Amino acid sequence: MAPMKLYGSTLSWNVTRCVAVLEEAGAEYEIVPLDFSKGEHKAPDHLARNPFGQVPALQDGDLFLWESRAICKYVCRKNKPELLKDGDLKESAMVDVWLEVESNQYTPALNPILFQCLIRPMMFGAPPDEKVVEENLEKLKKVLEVYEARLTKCKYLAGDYISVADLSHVAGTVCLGATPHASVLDAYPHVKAWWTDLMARPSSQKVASLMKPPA
Ligand SMILES: N[C@@H](CCC(=O)N[C@@H](CSO)C(=O)NCC(=O)O)C(=O)O
Repeated sequence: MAPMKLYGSTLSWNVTRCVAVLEEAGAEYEIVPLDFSKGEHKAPDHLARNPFGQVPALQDGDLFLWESRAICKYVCRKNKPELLKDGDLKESAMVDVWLEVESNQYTPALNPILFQCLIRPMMFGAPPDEKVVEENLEKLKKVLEVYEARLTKCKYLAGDYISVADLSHVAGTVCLGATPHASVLDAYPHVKAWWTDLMARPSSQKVASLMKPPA
């Protein structure tokens, strides 16, 4: 079977969210970059992969998927189902809860910080809007308080086992580390320990190596 193709730039943490899982699952894949400046993500051939004209998209044979978390779950089901805990009703439900928490609580607070601190300076040569950064740091801290309470009870978010829910945090949190606000985690010791554990994994190291801004 030909390797899966992940379409998108590794500067995108939605794309590298999938890389963390592809690597952890030991999947055969290749990354196919798209040039946004040429509008390749809006070209007909990419719209056929992702009708919203966004990245990532994944091609596996004649199957085309989009939405990073759906891609992550597909890769887990295909290559490493234990990352979903589908065999256990309660455990798989907790994996689903914390994947949704990442998507609907953690990342919505983190994204504006990353946009202001990384994208605006790099893509637009503009300084961060510190008001937006501060507002979202406060939102992120509220989310991290819940994470700290959870990770005081168990080693990983869904339980005492790593899952796609943990891995879905890697790309964005790697990017947080590249902003002046990486220390926000320091006030949450169990979150910090969880993140240190995640970052020690070869899959996370691969994400970090791919996301290093061009010298
Ligand atoms: N919910 C989706 C978000 C994809 C997305 O916003 N992709 C961005 C690049 S990454 O920030 C994108 O493709 N932007 C171009 C556009 O929206 O036109 C997912 O998780 O895959």
